[in-house]
Amino acid sequence: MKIDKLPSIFLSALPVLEILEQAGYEAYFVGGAIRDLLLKRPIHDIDIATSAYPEEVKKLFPKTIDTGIKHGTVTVLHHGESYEITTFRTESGYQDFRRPDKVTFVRSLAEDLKRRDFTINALAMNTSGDIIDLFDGLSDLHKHLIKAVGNPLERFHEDALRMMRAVRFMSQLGFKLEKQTAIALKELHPLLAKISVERIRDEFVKMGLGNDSRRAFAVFLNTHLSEEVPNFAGKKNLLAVYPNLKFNPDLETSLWSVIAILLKIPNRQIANFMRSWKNSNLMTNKVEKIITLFDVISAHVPTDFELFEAGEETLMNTIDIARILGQPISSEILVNRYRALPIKKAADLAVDGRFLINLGIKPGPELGNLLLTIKKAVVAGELENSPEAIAAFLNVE
Ligand SMILES: Nc1ccn([C@@H]2O[C@H](COP(=O)(O)OP(=O)(O)OP(=O)(O)O)[C@@H](O)[C@H]2O)c(=O)n1
Ligand SMILES: [Mg+2]
Repeated sequence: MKIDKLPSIFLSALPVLEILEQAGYEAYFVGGAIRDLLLKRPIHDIDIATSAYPEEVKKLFPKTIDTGIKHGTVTVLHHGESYEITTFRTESGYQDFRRPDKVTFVRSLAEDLKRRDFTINALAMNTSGDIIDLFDGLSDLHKHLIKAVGNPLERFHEDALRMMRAVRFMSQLGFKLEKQTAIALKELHPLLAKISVERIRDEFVKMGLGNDSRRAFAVFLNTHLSEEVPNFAGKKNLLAVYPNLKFNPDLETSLWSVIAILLKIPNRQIANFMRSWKNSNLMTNKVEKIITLFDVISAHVPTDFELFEAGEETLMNTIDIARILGQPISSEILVNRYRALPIKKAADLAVDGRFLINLGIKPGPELGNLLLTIKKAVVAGELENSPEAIAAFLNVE
């Protein structure tokens, strides 16, 4: 198979491959970029594989960065773009199921491709646009199959994260899992426990935000991969709701909020849960606020002040998770009520602590209480949001 019209992202990288070829080496586009090109999906980065050793690559290009030199990866800067160039390699001895103990550079593309994870990721393309397909990746692309290259047990032993990648690609691409690959996942799921939480989380989020995440999640559960990730062990019955959600989440905040709700994590435990997945403080705070508002909305009609305290982003996110969970809420009414509030966030208040101090009020808890009273009165529309009106209000108090 030959690609006649290469997209511009490949055309700008062509000179890099040509420089390698002119020096007598082989060079190919490899990995996800070829898969996404053939699937007509957006291409985000281009990986190049070459027979040249890292030191040889560095001699050919004036500007390079040693990104992963031990593993054979050099980043080349060319005409303002950067490209990762990796020497053909095989990896032997994966004692810890994560990173190879030893990378052996090889001079043959075939040796390199046969240690890649899935057939659809083991395609290469040369400078003429010819697709090199040594493992029937093209046929699996047509059949919508995620199938390990060669023996799936070996591929997953080499890098257990590949098991998460399998369900992640199912979700992103809407593909099915090939039978032997699925059997290997079921058998080797305990190996996932060896992988760092950060790497698992990144794949989990990609799975959760993929177009087909509910179907991929069902496979994540029934292959028992879910037993190996933070706080999911023994919770299959709760998580089994996920495949039946009304919609797939498309915001990361919604994904985590929905998961925390399905797991029935008490509010005060949300931060621990989020930290166990090594989520950022920002993400943790957002999810805590969403779940707080969700609980409020599920219990009663929120007051204006509760809407004000939640803020616009939290309100929109909460409406989003109610939609995903299929929980009927009067979102339009809530949004209209929020939009009608005299002030939308604390920073909109016309006065601050300093203003009160200047009026002779002593710093301390009293001052905090007074500010809260002012805020409540302004949000309720009982007090105009201006320094003059607030000063007058304080004199009356
Ligand atoms: N655990 C892994 C990770 C990557 N690869 C190989 O390295 C390529 C590039 O890896 P990466 O960029 O992580 O994944 P992509 O397949 O490119 O997917 P994405 O679109 O997420 O970048 C993959 O296509 C695959 O050939 C692999 O064999 N095993
Ligand atoms: Mg990639």
